Amino acid sequence: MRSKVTGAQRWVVKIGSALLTADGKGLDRAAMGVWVEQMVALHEAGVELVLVSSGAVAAGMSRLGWSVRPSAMHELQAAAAIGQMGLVQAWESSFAEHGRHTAQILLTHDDLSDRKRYLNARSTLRALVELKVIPVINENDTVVTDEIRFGDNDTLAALVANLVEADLLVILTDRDGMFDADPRKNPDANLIYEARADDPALDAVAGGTGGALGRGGMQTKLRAARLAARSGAHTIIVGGRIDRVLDRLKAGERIGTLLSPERGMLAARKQWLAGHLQTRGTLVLDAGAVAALSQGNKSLLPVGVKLVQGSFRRGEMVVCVAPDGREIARGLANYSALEAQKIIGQSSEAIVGLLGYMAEPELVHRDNLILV
Ligand SMILES: Nc1ncnc2c1ncn2[C@@H]1O[C@H](COP(=O)(O)OP(=O)(O)O)[C@@H](O)[C@H]1O
Ligand SMILES: N[C@@H](CCC(=O)OP(=O)(O)O)C(=O)O
Repeated sequence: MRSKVTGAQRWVVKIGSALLTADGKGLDRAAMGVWVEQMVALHEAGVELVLVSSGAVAAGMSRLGWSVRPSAMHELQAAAAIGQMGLVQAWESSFAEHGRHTAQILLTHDDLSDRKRYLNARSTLRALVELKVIPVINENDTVVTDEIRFGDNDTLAALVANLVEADLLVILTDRDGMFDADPRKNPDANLIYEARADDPALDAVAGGTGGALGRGGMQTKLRAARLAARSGAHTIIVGGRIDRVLDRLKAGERIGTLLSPERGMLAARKQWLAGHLQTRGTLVLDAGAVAALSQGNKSLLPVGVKLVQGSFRRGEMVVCVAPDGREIARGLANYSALEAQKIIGQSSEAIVGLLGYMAEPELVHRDNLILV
């Protein structure tokens, strides 16, 4: 019996391209109908639901008669725009058969890394959930560029789980769960039933990338579980084709891989910071600064920084590394890279003399810093 699953009140369910599109032959409406029936049953049992649905590119490819995923960005974006129509139509009509409405939400990484937009997205999602509508979320593929993309919907789903403070993230995929080796290459691989999301041994088993249609593979699912764990959510990676999969999870059956959060929950602001996946530069710290940051709850002062790499503006995310290159923390810089170069190694009192003004005495304030 998995009490953390049976007792979960708010679920984010993520369904990958590989599952939704019946191996490239268009949307698998029958399978979608079966998941919808189960999601409606969960809803009736009082579970709050948010759906993250991939499949726009794959559905668009099938509408266009393309059998090979294009590599050109504009073709992918065109396919996504075409496919997203079919995708939301299919979800809406399927939920409507049970008297439920859906709402489309398309997000980019930028939407969640900007604090204001993040808070807006959060209140809209909360309102939808309260209205008993099922939000159907996908990446806004038409407008994304490499810099502002999540890249895969596993990550998007995890950030949504943080956003709505879900108890459970269910990642439905084309395998029965996470195996101790890639089952495509190792037919004898065994399913991992339970693990801690932060277990470093999992990195080795989740090595491979996605299938022909999906993007992420197990690696992004593992990363998603770790991100979701930051807001205290459990993650289940499970086969979407398993008979009555969601009903059986709700009933506490031991199917799929359950990845549990281990550390305490991060405060909401720190979760938001942790969701910034794109960093713009690196600060190489001296040993004293490494020791200070590692104690926790300390700001990074310019005096403890030896080197500035990359080009970032004030307010952008930078990585803080030890002299040996080990990542210690990441946080939002109070100064641009050019300014930082002028003030590193100096005491904070010297900042006004060096720059002609002082924004903040810290290079990265502790409220904007998360330890890695
Ligand atoms: N350790 C592992 N356990 C299970 N699947 C794995 C593992 N390593 C790699 N994979 C591959 O990840 C694939 C699922 O990821 P992906 O194709 O991105 O699907 P989705 O569209 O559901 O996100 C599986 O088909 C599998 O071949
Ligand atoms: N936004 C893309 C999905 C990205 C992707 O491939 O995700 P996934 O299949 O979940 O690994 C789409 O709708 O096609």
